[in-house]
Amino acid sequence: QQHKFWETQPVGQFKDAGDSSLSEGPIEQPTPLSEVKQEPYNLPDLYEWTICDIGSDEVCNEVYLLLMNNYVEDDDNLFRFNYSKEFLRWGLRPPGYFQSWHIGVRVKASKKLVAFITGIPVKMRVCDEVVQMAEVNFLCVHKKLRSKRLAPVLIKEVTRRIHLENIWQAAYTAGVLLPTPVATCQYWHRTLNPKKLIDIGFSRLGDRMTMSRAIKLYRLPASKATPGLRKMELRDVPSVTGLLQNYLSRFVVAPTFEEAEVEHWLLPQENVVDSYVVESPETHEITDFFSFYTLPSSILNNPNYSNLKAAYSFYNVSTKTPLIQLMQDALIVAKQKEFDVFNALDVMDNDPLLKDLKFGRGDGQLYYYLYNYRLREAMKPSELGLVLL
Ligand SMILES: COc1cccc(CC(=N)NC(=O)c2cccnc2OC2CCNCC2)c1
Repeated sequence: QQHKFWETQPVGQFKDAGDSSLSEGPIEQPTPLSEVKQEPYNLPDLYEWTICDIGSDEVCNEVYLLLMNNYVEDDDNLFRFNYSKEFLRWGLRPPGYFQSWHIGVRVKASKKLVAFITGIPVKMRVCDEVVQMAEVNFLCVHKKLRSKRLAPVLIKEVTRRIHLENIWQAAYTAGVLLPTPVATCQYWHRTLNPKKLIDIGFSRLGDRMTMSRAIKLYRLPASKATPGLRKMELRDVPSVTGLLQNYLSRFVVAPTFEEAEVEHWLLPQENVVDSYVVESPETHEITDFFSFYTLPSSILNNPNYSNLKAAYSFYNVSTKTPLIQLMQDALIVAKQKEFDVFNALDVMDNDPLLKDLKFGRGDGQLYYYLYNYRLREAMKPSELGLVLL
């Protein structure tokens, strides 16, 4: 009963674990577009499908409020992701996006938005082949409609609309174990504002740690260490694209970024994404960059604070500056911008840095999944070159 739905889907099944006779690659072959179900899946009577135009301030606000009140919480239900409207417009409208993949469910009578799921297109390299995929995200059902089995219908409907665009694979993440992870990643947090994190219960003071000791422990230099470090600009897109393509080619699974995607995903946008490049003072070439996105969380039931300002490590490439120095500068920038915490997954080359930069292990895992694509064995996080929003 536990994975009733996922046992019906073309994903690695737990019962297949270790069966090396199964080939790597697509699990099901594409079906002719004429055979893809042409009409939407049935919803329970009171509800109707809607396409969410994230470009409309009114609709974007409805999506914002649905997620703010009903999206993912941490395991202790202390925090809930609070994606901003400008973040949603950024995250859901990359080059080549399909508005029909921004799917909502409304109550027919009241038109209230009560569920949501999205897809965006991505060219993913898996092993040595580039596969056109979708990244599925923001699956959200209103708290009052849980256990009505709406999530499987939302997943089938976004899958159907992705199939209609002749795309047969997808990538997604979850904090819960489903059949079957292609990577199991650990998340880590670097305290920037110890007093607030302790007050809100995000962090705990260690046994022999006083508040003043904690403040001292997490203190960062006032200024950045790397000469030539500056905000990324449009003129840097070609160099950053070259650095990123080279770097990501090292991983088993990673997105391919053309210049148009680098421009969309990495050009700084206030309160959405920050990117810094290192321009060599001598040669003026771009040798390194780091980036992080802004994803606040609502603090549930705290008398003094309502919002946790969190930065999430995105893509970082170092070719001249030591990665640890580059990431320390990222922490300094985040602190200067008054972030409370800097989060990172142990993907790519992050793991060796985390302890030295005083990250603490988070209390959960983030599982990565592929839809309709089997990997013979799961990746180590260090083999994964993909960060989802
Ligand atoms: C601090 O506020 C939270 C509010 C809701 C959930 C969590 C715990 C959690 N589930 N964290 C992550 O999934 C996470 C931790 C580190 C880096 N990226 C992450 O998730 C990203 C990527 C997947 N989609 C959500 C954002 C924390």
